Amino acid sequence: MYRYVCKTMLRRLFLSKKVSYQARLFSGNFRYLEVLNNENNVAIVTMKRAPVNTLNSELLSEISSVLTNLDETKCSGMVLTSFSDKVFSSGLDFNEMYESRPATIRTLVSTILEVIIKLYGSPFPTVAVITGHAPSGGCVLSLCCEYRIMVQNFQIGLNVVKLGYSTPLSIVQLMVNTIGHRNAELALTSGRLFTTNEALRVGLIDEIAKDRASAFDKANDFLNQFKVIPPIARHFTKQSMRRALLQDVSINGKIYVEDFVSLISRPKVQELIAAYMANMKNKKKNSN
Ligand SMILES: CC/C=C\CC/C=C/CC(=O)SCCNC(=O)CCNC(=O)[C@H](O)C(C)(C)COP(=O)(O)OP(=O)(O)OC[C@H]1O[C@@H](n2cnc3c(N)ncnc32)[C@H](O)[C@@H]1OP(=O)(O)O
Repeated sequence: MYRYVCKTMLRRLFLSKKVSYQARLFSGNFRYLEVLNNENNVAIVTMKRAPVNTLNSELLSEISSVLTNLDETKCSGMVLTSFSDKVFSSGLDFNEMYESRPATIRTLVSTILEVIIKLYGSPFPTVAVITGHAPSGGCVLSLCCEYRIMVQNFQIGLNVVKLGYSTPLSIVQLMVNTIGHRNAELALTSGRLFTTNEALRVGLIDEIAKDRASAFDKANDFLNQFKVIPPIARHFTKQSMRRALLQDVSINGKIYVEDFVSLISRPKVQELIAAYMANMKNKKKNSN
């Protein structure tokens, strides 16, 4: 029954006339992810950690496993998206950063770094279909993809500075590679969240879609262009473009993780995280 509902929903939601569709459930069993392949061997990876796809270690390690599997099975493309029509991902889970043991924070941060390396360096083409807000870690996931399509009227960006910690170097570099040095500096030092329109203007996203279905049409168009490109040539070109960041993270990753763990553990940062979480709860209470 569950399979049937998934297939039917996907057929309705994702598929346009341009892609004939034959869903098959991915071999892995995941708690927070749904992975479906279409007949073009494109994997549609949907994050489904309700309510807002907060990135905890478990969701991140599921994404990491899927990426390994897609690499091994030579998929021809991947679309990363959210089950929600309001939030793509709300970023790293505060519950694993607030009053947590260093080991817990370390696991969280090293798992996101592992995902960054695999997603940013993946041999297959990747698209983020951003169906809602994408702050912080949510923005990072989309930045690791090659192409970003975002639905109207949401916000995206890296607001970590507002939480009292600096943006890790590898993440700064991701942003610089996408929107250029000047725009990245302005955005990161102010923790700016961009509306969908602003994000397009600055180059943080590549296209705007009016809804999920049209975002998927655009994703298919992006992926289809690679049908005539030899995959190996495409892969090596992508690697050349991305080598510097990937090398940096594989050499200095452990240092970045430890720096981030010690930043997060600072009493001042812990206070700010507590205040931020309380503020989210208050906003919710006042809006009800
Ligand atoms: C070396 C490399 C390392 C790291 C690189 C990347 C670093 C990333 C740092 C981060 O990602 S820190 C997380 C930053 N995230 C945010 O600032 C976003 C916070 N959330 C929001 O602004 C909103 O939730 C939203 C705009 C995404 C969605 O708003 P709305 O639809 O109104 O939902 P609620 O705010 O009511 O949230 C529902 C529920 O979820 C809880 N929640 C939301 N975000 C988080 C989170 N990041 N961690 C834990 N919990 C979160 C929120 O408190 C609500 O909980 P209830 O119990 O009240 O239902």
